[in-house]
Amino acid sequence: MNPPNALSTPVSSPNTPQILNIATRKSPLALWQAEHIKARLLALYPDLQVNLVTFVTQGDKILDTSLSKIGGKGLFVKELEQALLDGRADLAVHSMKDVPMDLPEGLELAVICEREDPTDAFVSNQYKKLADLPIGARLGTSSLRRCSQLQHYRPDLRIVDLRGNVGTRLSKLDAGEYDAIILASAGLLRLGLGDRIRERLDPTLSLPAVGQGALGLECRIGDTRVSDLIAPLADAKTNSCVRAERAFNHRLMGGCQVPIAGFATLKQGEMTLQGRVGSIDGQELLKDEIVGDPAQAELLGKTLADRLLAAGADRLLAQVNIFPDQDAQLIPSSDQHH
Ligand SMILES: NCc1[nH]cc(CCC(=O)O)c1CC(=O)O
Repeated sequence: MNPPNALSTPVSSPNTPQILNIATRKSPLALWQAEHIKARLLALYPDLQVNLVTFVTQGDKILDTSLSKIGGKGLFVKELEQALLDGRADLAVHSMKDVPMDLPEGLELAVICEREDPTDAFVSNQYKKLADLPIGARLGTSSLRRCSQLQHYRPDLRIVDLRGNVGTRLSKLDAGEYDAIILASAGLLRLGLGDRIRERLDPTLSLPAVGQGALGLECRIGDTRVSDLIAPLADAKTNSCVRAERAFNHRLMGGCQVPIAGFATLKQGEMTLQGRVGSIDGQELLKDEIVGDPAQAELLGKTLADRLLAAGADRLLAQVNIFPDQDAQLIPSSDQHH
C-alpha cells in the first residue's frame, strides 16, 4: 500500500492522517476565524486532522494601556509566530489588520483570503447614524486612524478610549459609557453581530485600515506541505489589494499604531489605492490616491506613500513618534481634549 516515498515523507502516507495545527488567539473573533479556516480546509480535505492550538498574547492581556506604548500591533501575533517557528503549530490565522509589516525571518504570509466588508461600523443604541450624534457626544474608539478621521469630520465629538475584544466593547457601549462606538464591520459580521451595525461608514469619511476585513494565513517558508494545502484558500484580488496597502504602510512607518489609513479596490482590471495620514486631533488630514496596474501593487503603495511624505506626512508621523511614552499624548481622553 505504501508509496515508494513513504519513508521520506511519512506524514503524506495514505495510512497516516495528515495533521495540521492552527495557532490562534482565544478571543471569540480569533477563534471564529480559525474555525472558519479549519472548516474550509476540511471541505477540501475531509481526512485532514485540524487542531486549534490556542494562545493568550500580550495584546490580549494588556487591556488598560495604549497598545502603541507597549509595542503596537505585533503584540497580537508574536506568540503565534513563535509557535510556528518552534513547530508547535503549522499555520497561524490572522486579521491582516493586526499583522506587522515585517515578519520574523523564516515565516511568510502564504495566503490572503477573500475580504469581508472592509468598512468601519457605527454602533449605537440611541443614534441611527454618525451624523445624528449631538454636539459633544462620546464616541468610543482607541484607533488613532479612526480618531483622526472622525475628529476631522466632527471636531466637537469627544473621542473616548475603548479597549477589549468585540464583545467587551459592545458591553461597554450597552453599559452607557459611550453614546456610540466604532468597530470594524468585518468583525461584527463574522461574529453574527451584523444587526448591531447602525451605519457602515463610507470610506470617504473613514478610510479603512490597511488589511482591514482580510484574513491572512502565515506559515513557515519552505513548508510546501502546508502552503500547498492552503493555496486554494487564496483570493488573488484581495491579495493584490492588501499587498498594495501594506507596501504603502511599510514605506510610511512600519507596523506601529499610527493615524494611517490605506484602502485599495479593483475595478475593470485597475487598482485604486487611497491613502490618508492625519494628526490625531484631526486638524490635519492628508489624502491622496493612485490608480494603476494591480500587477504593480507594491510599487503603487510605495509611490503613494512617497507622495504623502512629500506633502507633509513625514511631519505628521514625526509628531506621533517623538514621545517615548506615547500613551499620555496619543490617546486623547475626553477631559484632555475638552
Ligand atoms: N484591532 C482589532 C481587530 N482586528 C481585526 C478586527 C476586525 C476584523 C478585521 O478587520 O478583519 C478588529 C476589531 C475591530 O477593529 O473592531
